Amino acid sequence: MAQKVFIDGEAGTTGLQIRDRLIGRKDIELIQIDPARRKDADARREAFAAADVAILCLPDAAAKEAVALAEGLPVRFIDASTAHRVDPAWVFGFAELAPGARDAIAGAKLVSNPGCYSTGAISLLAPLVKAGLVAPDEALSINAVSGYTGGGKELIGEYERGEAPAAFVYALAQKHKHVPEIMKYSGLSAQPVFAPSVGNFAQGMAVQIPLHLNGTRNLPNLRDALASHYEGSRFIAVTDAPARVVPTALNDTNRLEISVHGDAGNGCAVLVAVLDNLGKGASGAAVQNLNIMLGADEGAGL
Ligand SMILES: NC(=O)C1=CN([C@@H]2O[C@H](COP(=O)(O)OP(=O)(O)OC[C@H]3O[C@@H](n4cnc5c(N)ncnc54)[C@H](OP(=O)(O)O)[C@@H]3O)[C@@H](O)[C@H]2O)C=CC1
Ligand SMILES: CC(=O)N[C@@H](CCC(=O)OP(=O)(O)O)C(=O)O
Repeated sequence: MAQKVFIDGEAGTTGLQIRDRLIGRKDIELIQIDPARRKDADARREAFAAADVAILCLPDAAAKEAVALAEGLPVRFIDASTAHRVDPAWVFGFAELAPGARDAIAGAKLVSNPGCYSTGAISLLAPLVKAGLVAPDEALSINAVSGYTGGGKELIGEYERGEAPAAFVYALAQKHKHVPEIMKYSGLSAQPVFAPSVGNFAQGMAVQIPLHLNGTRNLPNLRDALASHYEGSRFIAVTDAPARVVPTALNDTNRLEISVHGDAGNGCAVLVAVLDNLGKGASGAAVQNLNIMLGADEGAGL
């Protein structure tokens, strides 16, 4: 029998992309509510009551409200917002993070989808902290460039109307919403300096972490630690270092590619993760988590 899935916030950027990935699947029946009633509490509670899994593609406050509305119902949640990512009652939906992560997602009632920048940063840092090549209290910095769809409907509107600049750097006050989850799931005790930016392209991103080489780490052992962590992974791979890293290279896929750049002679390196902010950074990851929760093929629809 088909599993019933309700996408709350279906008309938004993330919701629409999830819908596109699920539509036509025979093992899934999408529950929809009248668009005019999409913010109506009664209509949403009815949808939660009918669903096996609800995927929340909403602002944080509305995601919290959704969970409260469904209190007492057996529905399982995947939350694409930031609202529950460091909440210990929720399982962090990053199947490739560590052994056991996939099983935890499979058995969870509450799964929180990682943020897009976080997916890139954690994919680089968590294996290296675990391998002892990055110290938890190391002074790190993370730079990133994202397509403008990461900013949701509002930023998309600015770009589509031609009102936004070709590129901008932002969130330099060091309070970006992804920092707590990056620290928690990478295993960092010191806050990394984070400098994200947006360019005039719709989707895709590159997350970069500059590192100095030292007596413990060199280019081969950084690469080996990452390659061995992701060995056999369906969606994450370590590649050769391209001369130009193109943020849009993995658009419309659920893939993430890591490359290790640098020069042993001058002791400087840069780790890079490329992903689609709307793919592995949001909707693709949500569908991957849904597949794991339903016991379906993990790559179905991806
Ligand atoms: N864009 C991205 O790259 C990523 C986004 N996310 C997260 O996913 C969530 C959704 O983001 P995104 O899709 O970009 O946002 P959008 O602004 O594109 O879409 C949000 C949708 O939620 C609807 N909505 C708002 N409040 C309510 C409510 N109370 N009840 C029901 N529906 C409501 C909105 O309706 P209306 O149109 O009427 O406002 C809109 O359709 C956010 O938490 C975001 O942080 C996560 C990863 C990546
Ligand atoms: C370009 C842009 O504005 N990006 C967003 C993050 C997008 C995102 O994916 O954030 P969540 O996963 O937490 O929803 C920002 O910096 O706030």
